[in-house]
Amino acid sequence: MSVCIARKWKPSGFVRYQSIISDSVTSHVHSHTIKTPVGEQAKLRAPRYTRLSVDGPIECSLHGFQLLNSPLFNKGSAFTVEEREAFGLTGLLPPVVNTLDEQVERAYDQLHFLKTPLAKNDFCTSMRQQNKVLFYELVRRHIRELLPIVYTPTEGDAIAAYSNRFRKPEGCFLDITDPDSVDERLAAFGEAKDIDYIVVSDGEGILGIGDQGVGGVRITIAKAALMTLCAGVHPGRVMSVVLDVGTDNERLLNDDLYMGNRFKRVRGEEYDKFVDKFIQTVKKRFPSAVLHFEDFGVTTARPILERYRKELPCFNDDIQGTGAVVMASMTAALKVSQRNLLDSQIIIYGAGSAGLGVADQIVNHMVIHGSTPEDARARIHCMDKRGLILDSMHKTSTPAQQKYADPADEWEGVNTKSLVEVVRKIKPTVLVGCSTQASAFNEEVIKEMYKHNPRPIIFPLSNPTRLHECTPEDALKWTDYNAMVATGSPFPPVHGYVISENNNCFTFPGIGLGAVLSRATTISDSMISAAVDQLADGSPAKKNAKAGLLAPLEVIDETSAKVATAVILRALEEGVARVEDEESPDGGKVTVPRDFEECLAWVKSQMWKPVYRPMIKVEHVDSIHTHQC
Ligand SMILES: NC(=O)C1=CN([C@@H]2O[C@H](COP(=O)(O)OP(=O)(O)OC[C@H]3O[C@@H](n4cnc5c(N)ncnc54)[C@H](O)[C@@H]3O)[C@@H](O)[C@H]2O)C=CC1
Ligand SMILES: CC(=O)C(=O)O
Ligand SMILES: [Mg+2]
Repeated sequence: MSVCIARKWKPSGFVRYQSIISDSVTSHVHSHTIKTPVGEQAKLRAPRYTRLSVDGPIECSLHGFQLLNSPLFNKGSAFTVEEREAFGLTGLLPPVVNTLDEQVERAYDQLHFLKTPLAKNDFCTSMRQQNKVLFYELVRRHIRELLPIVYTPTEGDAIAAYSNRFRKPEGCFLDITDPDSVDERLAAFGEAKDIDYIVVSDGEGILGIGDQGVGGVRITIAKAALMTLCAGVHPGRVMSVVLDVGTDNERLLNDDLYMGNRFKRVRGEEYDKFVDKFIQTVKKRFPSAVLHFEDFGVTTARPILERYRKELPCFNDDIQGTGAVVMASMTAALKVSQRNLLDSQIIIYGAGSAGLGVADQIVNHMVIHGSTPEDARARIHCMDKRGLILDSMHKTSTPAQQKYADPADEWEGVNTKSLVEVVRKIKPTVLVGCSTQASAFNEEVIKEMYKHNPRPIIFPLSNPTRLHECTPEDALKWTDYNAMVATGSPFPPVHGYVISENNNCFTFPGIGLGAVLSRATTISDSMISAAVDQLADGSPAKKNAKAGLLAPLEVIDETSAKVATAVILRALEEGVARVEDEESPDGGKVTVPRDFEECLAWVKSQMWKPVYRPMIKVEHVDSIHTHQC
């Protein structure tokens, strides 16, 4: 690839390249066009469909310190000699020009001097704020070690300490006391063409550690970062938003340094109106963006999803993302144990957002495989802090819980508050924990389950690690190593058994990327089911029962690309994809390949990669991102 710099620039020698969907997508982040030598025209013009990212040079109008302080464009010591001259950097950098490899090696060495996970999290955060390419390449190369640092469990600790450790703001802060400013606040992040994906949280149900108020902004930043890391969505085209509606967390309310609204959570009509204001503004300002709901509270997560899922392409990660990953690993485990999904008996321990999302996904899947919804629901038994959900509890259960209520008259004389008693009666084949109750799956419970099932499927999903319902080691030990276990946070292998991380990071990036690339009008249940089948199909357990139920983290970008492909193909089949309807500026139409492998290649060609691209100096670029960085 030739490097083009300002001094050699000849306007007549360059062509304009535009995408068909948004005139900003081809230009990476910052301008309408990429100018490239005529000889490279063919390369940049093909393929002619929506692209989130392309190869080739990047235009940039930033100079000197401004450029070094812009994380999307900064290369630090990797700026070439020509770029240093063109961008006024010569005196601002030591003379040696490093490669990205050298920078990654240096950063990784520095990371090793840091003693605690939180200190490493700070280091990574700071790197993301300085140099996105270096951050994503560092984490990509060391993903098994660094994902727990930049995501759960360490990110949970960073969120809990948000106001005390605050250094630099990131994300968009929307304030319930000032609803009229929602558009103005979102406007700082660009216009219609600039944003593909938005993660939003109100901070009430963060990563198993509950209400974290305004600190919840960090989960939206972490999930948005995973969209780039795992699914190649351009880091300049994702957005993180927190809805600051107050907090019920007394520790925060009493902390002088707390940075959010210092009042109890606003609920009811005023809250609903504020959420609606946000959604309607997003629809107008970023009409092609996909919206990802994260870590809302148990009483709001589902109603918000149900209210808006027909209005715009959106999904709730805790409900649907978790449901999908659990269904995929359950499918893989059922294959290993040669059991039929429709014969399963399932206990969901913790019937909140995640637990009921898992239950709904299992029902969807059972129905697709020939069950009636009633039969499917009768195979799922949900417990919450009141014990087993019974139909006699209809006044105190949510409608979503009531769908799974067991008949009270069948449970007379049984202590339905006791998990072991419930296990004794149900004889479950699958036990899922989303309760935040550490050690709830104790020896008595697991051994009771094992008595009735030679290959029990046990998924302790609660985060962070200290809240897991059991450790994989115990579950395996108590079942003579016959249990099939996958967990919510990372665990090392146990006696050669790989423990897959049953985390929604295996599904939401692919679902999100698929929805973005297909320009879906909605994210249907069937698109989520397509994601489940694809993820299950990639399970290493199909060949080796010890190898883990999900594909390894090291290939999560490949996994997400395949999940996205399945989602896109299903969206096209269902007629909810807009990608083929839109015209390019030159009047052409996009045709997405219907063959899986060809579609996969199309998806991969659009995924952003952490590599340095040559930079071209221009006088002016027409984009908000230049200022945002
Ligand atoms: N592995 C993954 O991908 C995911 C894991 N999670 C984890 O799942 C857990 C729950 O998350 P959400 O569903 O969002 O929270 P939530 O607050 O919506 O639900 C928690 C549920 O646990 C129940 N519960 C509390 N104490 C209980 C007890 N003693 N016995 C039985 N049930 C009890 C509550 O009644 C509630 O129904 C968290 O630890 C979260 O980090 C959540 C989403 C994804
Ligand atoms: C993983 C995740 O989304 C959660 O624990 O809330
Ligand atoms: Mg979550």
